[in-house]
Amino acid sequence: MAAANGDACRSVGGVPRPTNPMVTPLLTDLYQFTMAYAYWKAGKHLDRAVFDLYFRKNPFGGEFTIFGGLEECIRFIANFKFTEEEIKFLRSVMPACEDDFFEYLRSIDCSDVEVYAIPEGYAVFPKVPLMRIEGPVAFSHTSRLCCLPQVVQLLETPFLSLVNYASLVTTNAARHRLVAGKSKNLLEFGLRRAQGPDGGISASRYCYMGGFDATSNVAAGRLFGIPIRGTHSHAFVSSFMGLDEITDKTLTSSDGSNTCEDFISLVQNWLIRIQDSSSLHGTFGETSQSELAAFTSYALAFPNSFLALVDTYDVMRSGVPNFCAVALALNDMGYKAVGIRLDSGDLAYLSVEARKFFHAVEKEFVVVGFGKTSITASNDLNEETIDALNKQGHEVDAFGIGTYLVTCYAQAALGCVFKLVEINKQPRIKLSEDVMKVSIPCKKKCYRLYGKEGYPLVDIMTGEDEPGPKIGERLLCRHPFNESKRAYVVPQHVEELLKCYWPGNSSNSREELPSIHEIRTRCIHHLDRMRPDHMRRLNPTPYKVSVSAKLYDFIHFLWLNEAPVGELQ
Ligand SMILES: Nc1ncnc2c1ncn2[C@@H]1O[C@H](COP(=O)(O)OP(=O)(O)OP(=O)(O)O)[C@@H](O)[C@H]1O
Ligand SMILES: O=P(O)(O)OC[C@H]1O[C@H](OP(=O)(O)OP(=O)(O)O)[C@H](O)[C@@H]1O
Ligand SMILES: O=C(O)c1cccnc1
Ligand SMILES: [Mg+2]
Repeated sequence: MAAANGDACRSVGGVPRPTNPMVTPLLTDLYQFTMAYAYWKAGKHLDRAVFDLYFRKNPFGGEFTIFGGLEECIRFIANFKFTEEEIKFLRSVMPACEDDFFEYLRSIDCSDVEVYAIPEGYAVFPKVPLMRIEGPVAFSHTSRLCCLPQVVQLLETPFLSLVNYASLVTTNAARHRLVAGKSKNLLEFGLRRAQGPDGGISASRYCYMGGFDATSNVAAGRLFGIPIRGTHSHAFVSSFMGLDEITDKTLTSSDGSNTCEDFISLVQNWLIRIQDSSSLHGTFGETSQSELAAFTSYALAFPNSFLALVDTYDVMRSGVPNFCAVALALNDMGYKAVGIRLDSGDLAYLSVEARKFFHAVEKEFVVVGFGKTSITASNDLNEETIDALNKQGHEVDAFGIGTYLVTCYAQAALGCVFKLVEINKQPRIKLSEDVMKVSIPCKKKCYRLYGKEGYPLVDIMTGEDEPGPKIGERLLCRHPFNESKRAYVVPQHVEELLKCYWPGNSSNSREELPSIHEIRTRCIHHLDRMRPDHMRRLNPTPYKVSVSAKLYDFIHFLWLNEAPVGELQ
């Protein structure tokens, strides 16, 4: 992704700095540094630590998640280096720590770290690592200054912070896309309601990734190259008192061939014609002249993209007829009005009534295409309201969505975690009373297996050294924790999910970071490719996540090994 501030933010290796300058090695929890110090004091020169970043439950009561935030993680590690000011500050925070520890911190970067990840924009599922982060090989050069596994530990909080909201809001956007349908225009209007400026910028970026068409957020448009769109507000409409406030009434036709000296009169004439027309007669009386003035002046300013907010006074008795008068006057001058925005009331009913009005105007005045004038709806929209509108029948072409989308009102957070799965080549497991919270040990490989109909059937995790699944070869897929749940799968296509995004010192080649537009296309493609019952809103079928028979046996062997045996008295 090319950030608009371009070369200034490029670092060594060509990976730009994190988009948000607040994302530095200090953007973490204090305990990461205290643990780092304790590791360092203990002189734990361990070979290698492997962490998995994954979530346990899909958000919004759904059965899928879209992975977002990877590029920012890669930008973070590519530029991971403490500045002198940061070291100085850490010294003041941890005055009891030895000087050599800060020397060590000063020396570290992520050149020895390896990151494997599922590509951004993919549909992802619980327990399957979105990222596998492998710590540096130890026993390097000088004893205490060598790279220690705590470098990887230091990535926990920033990675989770970069992935959790990104994936949550991308998923939310994707869910809004699914319920709205492919043909609708989806506009993200959330900046004013988002969790602060950085929440707003991230929301605009990841909503676009999740399938929105545009944002009203100008800064996000500049930073990420997202299309920017907008209408106008009620304040603009109510700021006008009457038509006499408009001083420059001239409008030149779209082809430049003639100039209308009094566009206001043209609009007024059209309003009278609409009022008198046989099909529309009696549907409205006097319209608001201040609203008419607002619409007319907006049209004079933007004759090529005139869109009017029609609910300031009364949608059907004022807003829509006023809009049509201005749109027809524009039509005389060779311009095509874009449409209206509804921001209150019964959006299904009003959109249907407005559409009828547009069709009547098309028929009455023979203006081809007028019936198709675009209708945008906004006002506290979310998945449920859009679903309700669909069920009732509506004529909305575009949805402007803010609060519920960007704040992820239906679910506050995605619970991604960062868990140690192997250290010093020793697989580690985290046990819990709650089976959901038991981690899957070992450095793993992950595959998506596709069935005959082209749908993904199951994700399977295997040990790193196991041979991968093969096309046409029957394979036992086991639920990681439930003994009775297992199935044979004969994959028609096998996709290895974890790809190398940061090779560290290994000889693997690094995956390119695709543009935001490519990720968006990938996301839409993924939503299309999933079996519909996994994606439906009501009682979706869980997608199967499994482990190989060998990994299953190993998990349970380790579990028994690690869990203390109780004693009954
Ligand atoms: N046909 C419909 N079916 C279901 N929900 C709808 C329908 N039309 C509108 N809504 C939703 O109903 C809610 C209406 O909210 P509310 O009554 O607070 O707004 P309003 O009075 O129409 O407008 P304002 O924002 O000016 O107060 C919004 O969340 C809106 O998205
Ligand atoms: O409703 P949302 O999904 O958050 O979409 C954004 C809202 O922001 C604007 O309203 P405004 O800030 O003028 O406030 P109001 O409509 O709530 O009064 C706009 O008219 C939408 O109603
Ligand atoms: O352009 C709009 O219509 C808009 C932008 C932000 C919030 N509400 C509406
Ligand atoms: Mg509103």
